[in-house]
Amino acid sequence: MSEPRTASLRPAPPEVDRRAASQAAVAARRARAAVKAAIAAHEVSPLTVLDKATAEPEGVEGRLRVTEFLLSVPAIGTTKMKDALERLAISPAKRLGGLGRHQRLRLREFLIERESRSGRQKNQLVVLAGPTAVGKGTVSTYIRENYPDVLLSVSATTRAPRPGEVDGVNYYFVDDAEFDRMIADGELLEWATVHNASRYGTPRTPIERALEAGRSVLLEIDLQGARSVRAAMPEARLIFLLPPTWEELVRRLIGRGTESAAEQQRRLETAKIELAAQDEFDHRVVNTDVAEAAREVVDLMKIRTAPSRP
Ligand SMILES: Nc1ncnc2c1ncn2[C@@H]1O[C@H](COP(=O)(O)OP(=O)(O)OP(=O)(O)O)[C@@H](O)[C@H]1O
Ligand SMILES: Nc1nc2c(ncn2[C@@H]2O[C@H](COP(=O)(O)O)[C@@H](O)[C@H]2O)c(=O)[nH]1
Repeated sequence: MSEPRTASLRPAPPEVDRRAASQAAVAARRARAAVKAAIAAHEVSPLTVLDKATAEPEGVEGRLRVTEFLLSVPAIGTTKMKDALERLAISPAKRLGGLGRHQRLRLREFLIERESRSGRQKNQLVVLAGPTAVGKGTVSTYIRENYPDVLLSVSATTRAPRPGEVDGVNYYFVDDAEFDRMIADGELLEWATVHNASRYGTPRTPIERALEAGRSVLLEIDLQGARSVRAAMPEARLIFLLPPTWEELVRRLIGRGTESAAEQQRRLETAKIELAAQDEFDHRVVNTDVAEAAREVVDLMKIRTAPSRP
């Protein structure tokens, strides 16, 4: 008599488990080798890899040993790698995903310093996006006040000013007719209706002038705007600002107290969509501390290597 067909309910025999585990190990090794080859070929910035490792410690990038990671960076050989790890106080046994916060920041600084030393710095157009209330405005204001070399673009918007906001500093507050005119006259590099409410747009001329004059420019805009800038200027660098946790994001939005409960709800719905799109960005920065996040953003503006495109 034949066996009843319940084989799939039984535990797999050990040799099947072993085979599956060995196939998974081979696939993981190949994926890590591909990442290292991409770094070595300048196809991906080591910083992008470090960012991904931070976001997903158990992902391909997170599983890279810090030694193999550094050795894949062009012009770093065994001696430089060992010196660097000693200077950064990082054990060679560590994987990228297992670095402590301070170790990660030291490694980041090290990579940025190398990149900015490695050649001519290019004027950068950098987009800072992220969910509502993550602190984009706060971090951008900190950059404007502490890094005068960076031009912070001032957007036009049809929304009403909040208490304390100044026309021409925080936004150009315009009515619908004026916004329509700006679109019609091609004055905006990009524009979007945000949170299904008001329209926001980036004036084109100040950006073009600043880039021509050798300054870096920072745009603090929403996800739709970031996508439009990427389509119009593929060389732009896209940074996604993340909250330490979802709960903290909600706390910041409610704590800011500038929106009604209905508007807060609407913004949180958009925030979920925006968070799901973070992989489209070249870099991710977590805004735990404003000064630290601002420094990370400004540091990223100095990097020359073309970011990898997902
Ligand atoms: N690192 C931080 N720690 C604690 N609070 C912060 C931090 N960064 C920003 N905040 C606070 O979070 C609130 C939201 O910040 P902000 O208005 O800058 O966010 P935003 O991303 O520009 O929001 P939106 O997209 O809705 O305009 C503010 O009250 C701000 O003071
Ligand atoms: N696409 C664009 N989005 C912009 C621009 N300026 C700001 N923004 C984004 O709008 C929301 C809401 O801002 P708030 O000041 O009303 O809270 C936020 O995500 C901004 O980043 C722009 O020029 N283009």
